[in-house]
Amino acid sequence: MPDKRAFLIVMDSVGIGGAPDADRFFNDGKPDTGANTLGHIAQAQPLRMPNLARLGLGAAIRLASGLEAPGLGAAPQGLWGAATEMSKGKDTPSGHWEIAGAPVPWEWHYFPKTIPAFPPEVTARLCELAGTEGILANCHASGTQVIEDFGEAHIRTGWPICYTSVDSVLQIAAHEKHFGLDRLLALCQSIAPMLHDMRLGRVIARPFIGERPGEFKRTPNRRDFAIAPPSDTILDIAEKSGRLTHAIGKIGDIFSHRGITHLHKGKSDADLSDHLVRLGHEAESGSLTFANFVEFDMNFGHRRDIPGYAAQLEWFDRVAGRLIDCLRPGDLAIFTADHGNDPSWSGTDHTRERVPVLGAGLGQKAIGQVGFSDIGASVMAHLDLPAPQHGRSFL
Ligand SMILES: O=P(O)(O)O[C@H]1O[C@H](CO)[C@@H](O)[C@H]1O
Ligand SMILES: [Mn+2]
Ligand SMILES: [Mn+2]
Repeated sequence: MPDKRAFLIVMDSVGIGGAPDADRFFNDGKPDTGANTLGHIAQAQPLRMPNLARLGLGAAIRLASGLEAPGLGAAPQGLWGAATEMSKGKDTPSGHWEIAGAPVPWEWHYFPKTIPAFPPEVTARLCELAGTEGILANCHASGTQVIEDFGEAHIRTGWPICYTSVDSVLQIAAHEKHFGLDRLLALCQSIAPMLHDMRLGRVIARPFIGERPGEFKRTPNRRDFAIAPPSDTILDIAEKSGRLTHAIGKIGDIFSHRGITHLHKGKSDADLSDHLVRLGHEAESGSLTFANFVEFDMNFGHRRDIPGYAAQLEWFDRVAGRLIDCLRPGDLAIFTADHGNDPSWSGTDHTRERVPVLGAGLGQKAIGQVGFSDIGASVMAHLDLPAPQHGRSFL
């Protein structure tokens, strides 16, 4: 068993612009050409991110998109580059799977931006499983707005609030007490196979609390029921080779709980950061730790909140510093992202972007432009494990 360990950390939605196919992805009918999550936040307010800047964050942004990011321009001392996605989707599963060596070979199913958004057979099955006469919303919506608009009707009728977005998702919002959390999770789990058969990426449970508009609030008990990855990922390969794998946060849900020895969950990214730093101290030789930090995306990107996103980035940079401090000789930590979610952009959806690839532990190295799958291939090479079907190591 090699001594070295690997940590792969996905900063959900922290894109750096420059995707060559951004013109084929849209927000509110406008192409994503020019979207740049980190670049535009840094231009709105200079960011203090000394740890990731030292690895090469500013240089990675410049490489990906040509944009100068105030405050992030330190001379790179780590491994640095930018990665481009090939999967035809700008959502979480596509991004994570491709990073893990399994790009998406199929076209995702999307629901149209019509009312109703869902076909009658899906609505009928939802009603049958929920035991209700109907569903609420049945449209494209932002999750915080949809509970404001339909929360009262939901409490009155007991009908689940069902909505979608430009992503391949069906989301169900329901009240934790009036509808019941377990009942919501069971509903999502039961409807998921029908939707996965249609190549829909995820069914997402969105529990909330509160008694009236202005008070409704989503809780941390969100659960994603995702379609299984199309081929073996780095988690599958590591586990089949007898290695221990640690999944932090949403990684379990995203990979359909495949290839995961230990799952570490929390109510917030602050909880997840404690898991990450603890594993920095404790993770076993030869193990793989794979983490997702979702709050950038969920709380600030979709909400188009630039100051909130900036504060989250600065907080996360301190977490990165704490992890880097506990790396042992030979360890590798890679910080990357799964897609963009530019808070300065139109709409409320993800943006098609390149992502940063920043590595700590192996000294200074410019890797240039790589593919998402090259990240997984490199992690496997570092751990002396077989390469996934896709990707080439940049180590
Ligand atoms: O507006 P909320 O409910 O946060 O939804 C967002 O969350 C989904 C999953 O990331 C995306 O598809 C987007 O629609
Ligand atoms: Mn994501
Ligand atoms: Mn999202």
